[in-house]
This record gives sequence, structure tokens and C-alpha cells, in this order.
Amino acid sequence: MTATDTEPGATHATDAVRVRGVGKRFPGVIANHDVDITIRSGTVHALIGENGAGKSTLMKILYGVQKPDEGTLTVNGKDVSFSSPTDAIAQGIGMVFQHFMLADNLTVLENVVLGAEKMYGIGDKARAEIVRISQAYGFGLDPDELVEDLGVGERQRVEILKVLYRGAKIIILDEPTAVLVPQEVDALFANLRELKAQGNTILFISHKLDEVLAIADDITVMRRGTTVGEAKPQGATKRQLAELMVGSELPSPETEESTVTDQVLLEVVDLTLHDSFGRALLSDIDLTIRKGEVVGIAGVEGNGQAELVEAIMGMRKPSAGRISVGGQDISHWDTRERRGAGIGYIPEDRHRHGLLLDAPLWENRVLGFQDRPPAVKGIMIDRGAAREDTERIVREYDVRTPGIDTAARALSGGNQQKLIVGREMSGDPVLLIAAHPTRGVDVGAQAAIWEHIKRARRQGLAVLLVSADLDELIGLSDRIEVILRGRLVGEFDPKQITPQDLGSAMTGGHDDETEAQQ
Ligand SMILES: Nc1ncnc2c1ncn2[C@@H]1O[C@H](COP(=O)(O)OP(=O)(O)OP(=O)(O)O)[C@@H](O)[C@H]1O
Repeated sequence: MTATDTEPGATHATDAVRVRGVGKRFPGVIANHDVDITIRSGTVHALIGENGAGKSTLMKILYGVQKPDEGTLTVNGKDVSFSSPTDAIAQGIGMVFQHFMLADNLTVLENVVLGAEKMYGIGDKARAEIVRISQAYGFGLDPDELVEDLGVGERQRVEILKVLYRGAKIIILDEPTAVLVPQEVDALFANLRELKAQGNTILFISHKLDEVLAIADDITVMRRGTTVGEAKPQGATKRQLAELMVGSELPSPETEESTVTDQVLLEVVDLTLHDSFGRALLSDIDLTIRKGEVVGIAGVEGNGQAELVEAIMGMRKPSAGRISVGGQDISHWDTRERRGAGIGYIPEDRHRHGLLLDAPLWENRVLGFQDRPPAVKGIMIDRGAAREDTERIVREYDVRTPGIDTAARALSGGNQQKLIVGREMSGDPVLLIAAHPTRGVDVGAQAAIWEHIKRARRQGLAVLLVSADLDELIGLSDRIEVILRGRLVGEFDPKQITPQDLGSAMTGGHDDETEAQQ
């Protein structure tokens, strides 16, 4: 293949990236096979596909983190072979991961320069370059601002600036909008358009098909490890894309008839929490959830929602306040006792709190349930029953895995999440704490998880739902509380509010309306 050998209708003489016949195997899994993709220079290219389809593996191959077993990579017309990200960066490829890798206590300048001192030193030249890039793309970043004072959208811009500073012209973004509110998504898209206008190429993974349609020039669909189709956003619908991905109908979360009862299951009173420096992370939180009720917590990342969940789970010690479940004060119980009292917990960070990555799936089924059936018989772990129940979860939640003896680490992110949801739902909880339950899962799995949450509600569970997906919050919640700087600042009726208005309330831009609805 030559650099000019583009498909009919292509307007760009050079392709930024060409992948031909790429394959990558892991023990027991073919993560990529026969992958072909052409990314035209100066375009925004979206990569979509269900969980485990092989998107991350392909991205990692392009960024030099994984080495393909076969196939060829061409960058700007030149055949390349990467042994590490350093090689990829040398060819002008940069990657922004979903979990930001910034040092909070350093400034924007320090973060950008760190590890790239060779580019422009650490002084005036470096500063001038950072200001130039920030201005060129409308990032609005101040080199001297501390990263800890920046919002999520700004931090993401620092990450993008970091890769541009290192000379990237091809930028890979892994689910960049997963953590953003609608206003921030608009800002990111404006940045991406500007990057494109100035000749950069963007490749991004997304599960949000409406966003893909809004921003992408080209769309590549992956299924079961390979590229199965190309689409153009013009004239395409979400439904068509979803069908290309999974061959099934596109779901949407819809609030069903209220099942709320009078019986209070979770009661949080005056909850206050400080960090080790004495700063308030949560202030005077009052929250009740009744049987059959889903209460959604909306907030920009870092406003206390993670701390609220961890305080309810007994993973953080509040400085004041009380937490009761089913009328029983559990404020002084440890996490295990709280789980025993019937709290199911889908954690935000599945790697830290949800899974033992090196243990097989069936052992992960037992995790947190060591003292309850089906994991135990008498005082012994009941291996057979635990294995059988893991098989059931794999079936019911469509966890894509070679088997239950596979290590959790080998599952794709979305499939890990499905396993956790299945485990937590099977403990017969009375209260379910779900932190971003569908983050990173594909539309099919998302529908399944929504259905399980709806069913749980119908069966009388109280559900605390923390989510950055505002459609999900609006679709599933009976009531939405907005958290801002550690306080609950407003309550909204999901039937009355749009994602845009909720986004404004989350950033503190809607005080009058917030008060009006309180
Ligand atoms: N390091 C690894 N070891 C073993 N198997 C792996 C490894 N990385 C990925 N896999 C497997 O390769 C397949 C493709 O995974 P990949 O992470 O590329 O999918 P994905 O499309 O990015 O999924 P998701 O949307 O869930 O993130 C999956 O079956 C996964 O379990």
C-alpha cells in the first residue's frame, strides 16, 4: 500500500494512520485479528464497539504499549514498528488516557514539562510554548495555576496540551467524554474541531453514539476483535450504529411508574467529613432513600460524591453525623458489617475496590461475600456453589470470558463491570449503592444493567445512584440531588429537568432555579 492509495471519495492525500491485518492474542483470547483501519489526516475518527470488541487493544498497539503479533502499521506513509510509547511519540502519536495522570500539587507548566525537559527546557521557552499551544487551540490554561484548582474539563485540556507539547499530531483519546458534563463536552468538541482545523488528527473511543455522530468525520466499528464496518455520521442514526456494533436495538433508560413507599431504608443525617488537612469534603449532608426509590446524585467529579459513597460504605470515617439502614444506626460498623446488613456496592474504581485482578472470576464472586451463601457451607468456602453461581452471573450478565477460571485482569473493562454488578445484585441487598454502574460498558450491557436496577427498584430496594451520565440519572432516578463542593445544593424532579439544566446546576450556575425547586 502507498500513502496515496486512499479509498474512493477520500479528500486527503495522506493518511495519518493505516493499520492492515493486525492481530494480537492473549492466553485464551484473540483480542485483535485482521484489523484494518485507515485514519485520514486532519479528521476526527471514532472507534466504537461493544465491550471486549478490542478497541483498547488496538489503541495500545497504535501507542506502542502492546506489540502486535502480526500485521503492519503505517504512520504518515511510513512503515513503523513500536516497542514502546517513546517510539510512538517520536512518530507524532500521543495518547490521553481516561484516568488523568497529573500531579495535583504541581502547576500546569510543571505537569506539562515533567519528563519532557529536553523539548524546551524548564524556563521561559517552555512557558512560551505552553502559552502558544493554549492560545492556538483556545484551551484557556494558565501555566502557573495549580492542577488541584482546575476542573475536570481543564485537567483534560492539560493532558491534551501535554501530548501536543511533545510534538503529537495524531492524538488518541480513550473515552474522553465519560467524565464530562454536557457543557464540558461542548467545550471539548470545540477544542477538537480547532485541533482538526489546524491539521491534527484525532482518534477516539466512545460508547456514546450521539456524541460520535456529533463530532466524528469517520466511524470504524469493531466487533469480536476485528473491524467490521465503516460509517459516516451524515445520515446515520444511533440505532444504525448500535446495530452495527451489537446487532440489537438501542435501549434508553426510562423512568417507570413510581414504586416509592413510605419506609425509609437509608437515612443520612448531618454527615460531615474532613480530609487529613481538616478541609471539609462533605458538609451537613441529609439524605433519605425509601424502599422502592432510586435517588440520583449529580455532580461534577470531585465534589464529594465519591466520599459520600465511601462514608456510607464505612470506608471513610465521618467527623460528624449518623447513617442508618432500615432504622438501625450503622455509623460505627465496618464495611463488612454494612455489607452483611444488606448493602450492595458497585464501586467507582473497580480496580481498587471491586476486583482482585489476578484472581479468577469465581474467586472474585466470593470477594466481599466470604461469610454468605453461596460462598460458604458451614465454615468452609463452598467452591462448587461459588463456581456455579459465577457461571450464572456470566450467563445472565453476558460477561464475555473464556471461562470462570480466567483472571479478572484479562477481561475488558466493561466485562469486569458486568461481573461486579452481577455479584452485588446477587447478595439480596436492601440498599444498593451504585457508583457509575455503566461507565465503560457498551449499549447492550448498559441496557442489561439498567434493567437490573429497574427490577431491583420494583422489588423494593433503595438505590443510591451516582453517575456522570446525565441521561442515565434522569432516566432511572425518582429524585435527583445535586452535590457541589461537598454539599447537597438542590433537589430536582427528573421528569422536569433537562441534561443541560442539570449540568448548569452541577456547576453552580443555577442558584435561583435550585432554590425555587427546593
Ligand atoms: N492484557 C490482557 N490479557 C489478557 N486478555 C486481554 C488483555 N487485554 C485485553 N484482553 C482481552 O482482549 C479482548 C479485547 O479487550 P479490549 O480491552 O481491547 O476491548 P475493548 O473493546 O476496549 O472493551 P471495553 O469497551 O470493555 O473497554 C477482551 O476479551 C479482553 O478480555
